Amino acid sequence: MARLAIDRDFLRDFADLEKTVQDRVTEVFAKFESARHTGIHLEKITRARDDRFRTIRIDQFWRGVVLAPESGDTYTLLKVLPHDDAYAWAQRRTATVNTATGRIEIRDVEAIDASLPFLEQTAKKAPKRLFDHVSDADLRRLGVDGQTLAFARALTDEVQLRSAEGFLPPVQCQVLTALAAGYSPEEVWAELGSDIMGEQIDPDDLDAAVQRSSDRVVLVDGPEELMAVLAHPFALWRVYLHPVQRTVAEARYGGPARVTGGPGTGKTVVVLHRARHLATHGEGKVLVTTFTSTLAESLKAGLKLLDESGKLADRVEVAHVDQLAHRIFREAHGAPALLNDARERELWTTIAHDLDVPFTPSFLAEEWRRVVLAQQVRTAQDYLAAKRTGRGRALGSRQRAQAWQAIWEFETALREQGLWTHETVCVEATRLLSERTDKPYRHIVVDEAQDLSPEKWRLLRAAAPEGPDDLFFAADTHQRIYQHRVSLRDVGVNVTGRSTRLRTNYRTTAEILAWSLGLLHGERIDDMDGGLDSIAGCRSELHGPPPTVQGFKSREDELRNVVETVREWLKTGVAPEEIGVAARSRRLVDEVVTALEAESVPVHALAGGLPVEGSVSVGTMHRMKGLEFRCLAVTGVSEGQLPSPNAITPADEDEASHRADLQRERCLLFVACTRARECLHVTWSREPSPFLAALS
Ligand SMILES: Nc1ncnc2c1ncn2[C@@H]1O[C@H](COP(=O)(O)OP(=O)(O)OP(=O)(O)O)[C@@H](O)[C@H]1O
Repeated sequence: MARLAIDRDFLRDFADLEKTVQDRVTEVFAKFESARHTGIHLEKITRARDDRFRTIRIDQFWRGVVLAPESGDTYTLLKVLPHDDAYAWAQRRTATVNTATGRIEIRDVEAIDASLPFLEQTAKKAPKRLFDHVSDADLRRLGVDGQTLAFARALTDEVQLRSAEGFLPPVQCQVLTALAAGYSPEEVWAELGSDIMGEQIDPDDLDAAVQRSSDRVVLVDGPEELMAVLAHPFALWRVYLHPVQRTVAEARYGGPARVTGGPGTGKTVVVLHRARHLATHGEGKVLVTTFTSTLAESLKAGLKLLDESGKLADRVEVAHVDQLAHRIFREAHGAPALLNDARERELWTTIAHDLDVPFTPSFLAEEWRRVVLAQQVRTAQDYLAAKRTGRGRALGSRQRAQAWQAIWEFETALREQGLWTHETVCVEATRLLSERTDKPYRHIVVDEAQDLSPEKWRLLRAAAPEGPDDLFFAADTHQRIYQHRVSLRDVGVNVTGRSTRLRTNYRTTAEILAWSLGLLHGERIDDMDGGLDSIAGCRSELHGPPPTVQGFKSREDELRNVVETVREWLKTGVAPEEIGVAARSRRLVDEVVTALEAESVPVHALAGGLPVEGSVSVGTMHRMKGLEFRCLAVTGVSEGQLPSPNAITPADEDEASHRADLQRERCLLFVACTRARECLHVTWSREPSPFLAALS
């Protein structure tokens, strides 16, 4: 019996096809098995470079391109396009087997052949070539075949390689990108994560390659499974993980482990699979956690999708870290009386005034959080000896004594008045947990861990006993938008030898990714482990239009443009819930909501929850974390709005904090822009934000 396989890229295209065409595709392929049995018609393609490519009729105008094997009985649906485009697409391409991974790859041979002479011409004049430092043997071992090797040898810079992403075989291109970014052949090999290492690969056995290609091809068993796959084309990650993702999610670790990677590389997907894996193969209760309620909501929704048996809920608890801290606190002391931000500021102001110390209230508040709480400083002696890493203003011993006096007064006032902050609730919950021998969880899985403060790390550390598979977390320090740097060593988390990086972005087009990476160009971003992190090598195989950036004379003109853009997207068939608008402040969010409502666009202001069906989502950049939209407008990227003046410590108060705050605001824009899947539109009025000015 013939079996149908569907190429993962086709599933993305499928979501964009008109509904009538989608229905015809489903109809044709639902009958594929039986029709093939009785002789379905697969048309040969004249002048094909690879005669295993065939077409199948969808309707009068549309054709499917199918890869038909010479042996075996699995047919892979690669594309559905209008008649002439389908033929042209197929004529340019060939299918081959990657000799390192044993998996199938499709390449645009015509584009490779066409660009090679020009590259060779340019290379003749260049002093050196991009891969002079890598031997042919290493390239071949990593699955780079003859044609790609010849191409790679003609390259002189990374820009040329990036322009070839659309037509080189994706895995080979990924290998070359990593090598060009400075990774050694061994590191690249480890990252290929090939689970078929050592097996002899027959490069002519396409059928075997299709069977092995679970990262790229969905094998469908019958019409019902086909319907299920086509009904949720974007939820494929539930079943099909990249081999590296699967290895990370299912490994057994001797202690804390970490997965890193740029935006959209599937870290959250790995977190969800890890939680399910631990719930089914682990040894006790699993906590899945993160730092905000919105993120916890989206983790809950994701876990629900993975919970086919309906049993995960018994073993897995999802709660954000503050929620956990407050629960542990309440169990022992009842609800805390919380000191709100305004009252806290008042208290610091009074203390600074009464003691007449040479510090601003905000400097003292930061000193308390970033030195005293972060390092668990309890006495004047401890404070005098404390490292003040990340604090820019040096303090002599007299000034330290003055600062300590103010901090002591503050802590005493809290104690005497029975008041708590979220941080002190967390510290107390940690103390309570440390005393317990019966820890509430056996495994803890954390998403967006780059934003956890030291006291939150200590809370989590105290909530599960130390041991194998105790702590697993996903982090990308380029997306840190709340906290300052944290050193894992300082909070007792050692991930040496248990850290994996993901490189393939599954969300954002290469065009949007490259533009967004430009926003961070030149920033020195830490790796939480005493070094610097890099997302060089993070890549996307998806392509689309480049982001548009537009400036306006006035905020009114800018708002009008945002409304027009959203309406345009809606007109082209994008569903309202697939559209997002992000802005830096709540005031700007309110303005966008009002402007869209005035034009009768259904709109939902994000406030701690998830997008709702039938409405365009509008939210602050912070609220965008954990979400993604097919089309996204980022508005108000203007001078005076971004960086937000309120979020920046004045340089004369503390130079290091000033720089760190600026970096965090830049990362915030980066996070917002990388929520876009296909279209990104960025706007400003009067003067652009300096973050945009730096791009041009
Ligand atoms: N193996 C996969 N196959 C197909 N799609 C995937 C795969 N892994 C992840 N995705 C999709 O890629 C998108 C991004 O995944 P995810 O949110 O897990 O990335 P992330 O690294 O956590 O992103 P960010 O750090 O930007 O929040 C999601 O739409 C997810 O469904």
